[in-house]
Amino acid sequence: MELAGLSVAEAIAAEYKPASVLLCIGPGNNGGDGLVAARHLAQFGFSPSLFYPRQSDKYQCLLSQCHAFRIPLVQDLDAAILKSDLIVDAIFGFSFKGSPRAPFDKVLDTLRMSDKPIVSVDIPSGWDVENGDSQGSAISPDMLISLTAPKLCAHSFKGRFHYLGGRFIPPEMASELKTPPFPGVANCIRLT
Ligand SMILES: NC(=O)C1=CN([C@@H]2O[C@H](COP(=O)(O)OP(=O)(O)OC[C@H]3O[C@@H](n4cnc5c(N)ncnc54)[C@H](O)[C@@H]3O)[C@@H](O)[C@H]2O)[C@@H](O)CC1
Repeated sequence: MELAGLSVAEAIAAEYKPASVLLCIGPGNNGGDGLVAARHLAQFGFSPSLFYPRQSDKYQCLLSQCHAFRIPLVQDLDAAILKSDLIVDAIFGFSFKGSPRAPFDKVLDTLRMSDKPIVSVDIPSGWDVENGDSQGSAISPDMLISLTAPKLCAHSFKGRFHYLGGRFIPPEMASELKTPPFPGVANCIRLT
């Protein structure tokens, strides 16, 4: 999770100027990646804030680290979006199934209506992991950061930047997944 979150922050810093960034955090490991990314973004000169409506005991340590970096938790999503230049969608990853349940149904509607660029971690939240946004009714991110390897839904991604992050799999697995080599000491690589 640490390396996944670091690669998310590195990819964002490669394409966007340091700015106010609102990280929307979900209940699982995708949210955990977002909490780690928030801390690294703060280190990289961004001003992160967290919207984290369903907090998990499992990630209290990551949340404490965010507190130590003075990263604020916000409650009012609409107001927070207005103050932000960029939104990170770390709500759902590959374990999302069905239609979004409350409170994330309204959260995703709000993100979809926003005109701020969205960066999705691993899977754009609300998309089917294989079929993507088949109804055309979900968010449309500007950047997708696939972790470990792009999932099938990445074929439907139409945003500007597609990155691969998560430089932690052994060489044999990387060769099976046909992932490109990471340059130098980078934790992410731009795919398109
Ligand atoms: N190899 C791996 O397993 C790695 C996983 N990583 C991250 O872990 C993510 C997967 O994490 P998880 O398996 O914890 O799952 P997710 O973070 O995708 O989501 C699981 C949570 O979403 C909830 N949920 C699912 N469908 C829902 C719905 N329709 N409405 C509302 N809530 C719903 C579940 O109850 C659960 O709390 C990946 O996408 C990636 O971001 C990375 O850290 C890298 C390595």
